[in-house]
Amino acid sequence: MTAELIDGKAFALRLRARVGEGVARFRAAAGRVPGLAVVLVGEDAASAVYVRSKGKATVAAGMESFEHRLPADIDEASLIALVERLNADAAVDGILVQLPLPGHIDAARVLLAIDPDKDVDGFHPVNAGRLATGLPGFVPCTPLGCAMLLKDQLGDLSGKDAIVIGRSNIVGKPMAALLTAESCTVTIAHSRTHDLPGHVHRADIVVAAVGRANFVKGEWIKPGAVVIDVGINRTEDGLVGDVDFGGAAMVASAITPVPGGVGPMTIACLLRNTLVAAHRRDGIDYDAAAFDGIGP
Ligand SMILES: Nc1nc2c(c(=O)[nH]1)N[C@@H](CN(C=O)c1ccc(C(=O)N[C@@H](CCC(=O)O)C(=O)O)cc1)CN2
Ligand SMILES: [Mg+2]
Repeated sequence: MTAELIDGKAFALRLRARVGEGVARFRAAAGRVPGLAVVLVGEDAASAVYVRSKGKATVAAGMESFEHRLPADIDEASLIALVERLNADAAVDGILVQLPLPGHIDAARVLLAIDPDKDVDGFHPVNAGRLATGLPGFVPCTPLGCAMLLKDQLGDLSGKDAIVIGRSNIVGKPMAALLTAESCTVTIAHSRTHDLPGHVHRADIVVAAVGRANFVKGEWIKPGAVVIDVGINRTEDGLVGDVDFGGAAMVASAITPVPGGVGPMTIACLLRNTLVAAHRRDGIDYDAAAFDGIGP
């Protein structure tokens, strides 16, 4: 192994501490604390763990956490009615509906019901459009965290060749938009891409978000590239990423581990977005560049 390990867990802890300091300043200026509402539908075990972690992290940062747990068989209209109540609740700065939702609910319709200015997950199409056009909005937490790690590792990203493997609305597409905004030359690869190894081999930055264990091989990686592994796959060998870590670590200059790489950044960035939402709602100035240097 020659690659440097990118310690997302440590980075996320530092970011969470900075958010906590920002919350204290916000409280002094606004006379209130930011609030985050998290909605969990059903009993999915992993989702329940993530929601509990989000609630704890929110409180640890000095913000107020509102948890709403709904039964798996709740109908879509009732879920949307809850979202609308949260939109109207002055104490709520951020609203998050934990995904995945049960199959009988149309997630896109639920996400559309969230006020874009409280959409701290950045999943509303208005925020996707803002990101695509360089307007202030909310950037989805996982790609935002990846971009922070990349800038910390590389400094200026401009002119770098980047490949994003995966084109989901939650990771791949916003990741590509962020890298484009940082003046990278971006390739978006997916299941129909021809000669994926060839495309990967040209990239200085590889972001893997395909959801397939050990899919990206070490020999595809260009020597010295920085590899960001977004995958979280449960296998009989335990939790592994989308990148064959052992192989890639022999050629990359730096790589995120799974676990302890990108994952912890997701919740830290959620807190960051909630703090930003509170500042915007109260019309209080907030120097994003000084804070984390990423995103609108
Ligand atoms: N509304 C949302 N739903 C989902 C999101 C999201 O950002 N918003 N992302 C994922 C789940 N997720 C947070 O919700 C999340 C996933 C993973 C981690 C994390 O820290 N992973 C650890 C490993 C944890 C483990 O052992 O299972 C790591 O990678 O080190 C945090 C948050 C889908 N749904
Ligand atoms: Mg560093």
